[in-house]
Amino acid sequence: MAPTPTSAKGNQVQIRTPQSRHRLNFSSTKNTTTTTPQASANPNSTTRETPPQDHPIEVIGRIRNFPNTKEKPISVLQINPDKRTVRVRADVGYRDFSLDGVSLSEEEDLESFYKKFVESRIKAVKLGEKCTIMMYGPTGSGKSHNMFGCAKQPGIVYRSLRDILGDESSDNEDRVGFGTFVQVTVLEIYNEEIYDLLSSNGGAGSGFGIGWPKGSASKARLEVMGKKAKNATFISGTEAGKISKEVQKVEKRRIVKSTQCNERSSRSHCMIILDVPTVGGRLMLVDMAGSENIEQAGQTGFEAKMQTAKINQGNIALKRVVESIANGDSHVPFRDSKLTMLLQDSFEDDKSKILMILCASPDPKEIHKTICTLEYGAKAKCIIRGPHTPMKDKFGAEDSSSAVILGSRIAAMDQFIYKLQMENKLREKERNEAHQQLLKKEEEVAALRAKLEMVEGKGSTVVSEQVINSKVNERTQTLKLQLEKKLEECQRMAEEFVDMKRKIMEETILQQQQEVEMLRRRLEEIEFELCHSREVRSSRDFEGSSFAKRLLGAYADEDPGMVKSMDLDMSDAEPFVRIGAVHQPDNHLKFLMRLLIMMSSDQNMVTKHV
Ligand SMILES: Nc1ncnc2c1ncn2[C@@H]1O[C@H](COP(=O)(O)OP(=O)(O)OP(=O)(O)O)[C@@H](O)[C@H]1O
Repeated sequence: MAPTPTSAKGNQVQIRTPQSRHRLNFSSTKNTTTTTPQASANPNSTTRETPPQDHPIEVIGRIRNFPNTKEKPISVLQINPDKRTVRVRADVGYRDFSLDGVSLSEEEDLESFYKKFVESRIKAVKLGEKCTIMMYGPTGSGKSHNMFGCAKQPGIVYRSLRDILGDESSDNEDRVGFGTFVQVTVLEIYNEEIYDLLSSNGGAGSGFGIGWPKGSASKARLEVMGKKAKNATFISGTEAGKISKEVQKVEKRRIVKSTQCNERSSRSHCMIILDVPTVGGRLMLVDMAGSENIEQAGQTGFEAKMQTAKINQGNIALKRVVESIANGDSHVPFRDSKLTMLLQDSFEDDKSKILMILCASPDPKEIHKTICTLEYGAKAKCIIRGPHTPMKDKFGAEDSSSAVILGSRIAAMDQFIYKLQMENKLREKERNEAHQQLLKKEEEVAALRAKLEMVEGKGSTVVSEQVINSKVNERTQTLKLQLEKKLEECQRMAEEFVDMKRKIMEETILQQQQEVEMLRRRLEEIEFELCHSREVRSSRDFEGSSFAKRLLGAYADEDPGMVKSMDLDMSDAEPFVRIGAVHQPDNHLKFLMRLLIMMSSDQNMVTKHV
C-alpha cells in the first residue's frame, strides 16, 4: 500500500511522513550495496537502486500453514507472483496489501525464511548496525514458532546467535564469527511490568559471565531508566551453543496460558537484546503477545480480562506509536507502555532498522485478524525518512539533494494517494456490485418467502383436513358407542315389555278364567233358578188364571163396557195378560192405573201394553 521508499542522500536522516513535524534521527549509510539488509531482503526488488535507509521499517508477511486438521479450507490469502502483494479474499470482494515481502511457511521453511529476510540484517548487526526484529500478529499465528523455532528447526533467535558468534560445531565458513563477544539480556513484559528472565537462572559457573543481581530467586522486576531496563541481567560469551542453551532455558519461563486460540499462548511480550559491544551492534528480538482482543481470546473473569487488556496495552501503544510517526504527529506516545518505552531507541536511533514480521493465518475463520494485522503493517510501511538538516555542498551552498528528496517524497506520496484513490474506486465498484448482488438476493429471499408462505398455507389446509377427519372419526366413535348403548337399552326394554305383556296376558287369562268360572257358576245358578222357576211357573199358572179372573171381574165390576177381552199367556218364561181394551180413552187410563196397582202387589206378573 505504501510507496516504495525513495532515495536519500546525506548523512543525517529521520523517520517521518511528509506532514511530519516529529523528527526522528537516523543516520544513513552511504554504502547501498547488497550488504544492507533491505537490499538483500528482496533480491528481485527494484529497491536495489534506492537507498534502503529511507525506509526504516521493513514489513514482511509470514503466513503459517494450516494447523494439522483433516479438512483444509481454501486459503483466504492469495500471494502475488512478485511475492510482495497479498490479496485477502473477503465474503464480498478482496483487499490487497503491498508489503516488502511475503513468505508462506508451506513453501519456505524457517531456514529459507531466515536466509531470505533476516540473515542480511544479522550480518549488519555484526558490523555495528542496530536492528529490531519484531513479531506481530494474532495469537496462534506463529510468532513464537518463527522466533524460537521448534524441535526440528531452530528459530530466528538461535540462528542469529549462530550467525553472530559463528557455529563452533561446524567447519570453515560457519566459523566466520568465531571469537565475537556478545551480551544477551532476556526480558519479559507482563501485565505492564518488566521482568528479568535471566535473574534467577542458575547458569553461574557455566563458563561464561552472567551479570545478574545477587539474591534474586525469582524473576526480578525491573524499572525503565531512560529507554532501557535498569540493572538487567545479561549473559556474555562467545559460544553460540552455550548462550542458546541458556536462552532456551529461560524462554520456558515465559508466562503462557491456554486460550481459545492457542493451547500455549504467550501472555507476555518477550525481548531478547543481543549486544555486540566491540562494534556497537545491537539486535533486539521481540516476540509480542497475541494482538487479539479480549473476546477473541475467550478470557473470562476479571483478572483474565485485565491480563488481556494489559497485554493489549503494549500492542495498542505500539500501534499508536507507528500511527503517530506515520501521521507525522508532533508527539509520539512512546511512554504509553513499557514495550514502547523499550522500543523507543529502535524508532529513534539513527542506526536502527526495524524488521516487522507480520504473522498471519490463511484460515478463513481468522480473516478479520489477518486484515487487522496487514493493515497495521501497511501503516508501518508508511513511515519513511526525510532530511534532518539541510546539507551543504562543497561550495557551502545548500545541497539541492534535500529538495530532491522532498520532491521525490512528494511524488511518492502522490503515487500513494493515487493508489488509494484507485483502491477507493475499486471499493466503490465492489460496493455497487455487492449492492446489486444484495438486491438480487433480497428478491430471491422474497420469492422464497412467498413460496414458503404458500407451502405453509397448503400445509395448514392439510392440517385442518386432518383435524376435521380426526374429529369426525372421534364423533363417529362416540355416536357408535351411544348407538350400541341405545340398542342394548332397547333390547332390555323389549325384553321387559315382553315380560310385562306376558304377565298382563297371564293376568288377563287368569281374570277371564275367573270370569268363566264365575259365569259357569252363574250358569249353574241360573239353571238352578230356571229349574226352580219352572216349578214356580207351574204354581203360577194357577195364580195367573185367578189373577186374570180377578182382574176381569174387577173391570167388569167397574166398567163392563171398557174391557173387550182378556187373555192370560203362560207359555213364556214370563207370563203375561193380554187385555183387549175398549175405545174410551178415559176409561182406558183408569184401567191402566188399576192394573198397575194390582201388578205392584203381584210381582211375578209382567205387563206388556199392546
Ligand atoms: N509455520 C508453522 N508450522 C508449523 N507449526 C506452526 C507454524 N506456525 C505456528 N505453528 C504452531 O502453531 C501453534 C501456535 O503457534 P505460536 O505459539 O507460535 O503462535 P503465537 O503467534 O506465538 O501465539 P501467542 O500469541 O498466543 O503466543 C504452535 O503449536 C506452533 O508450533
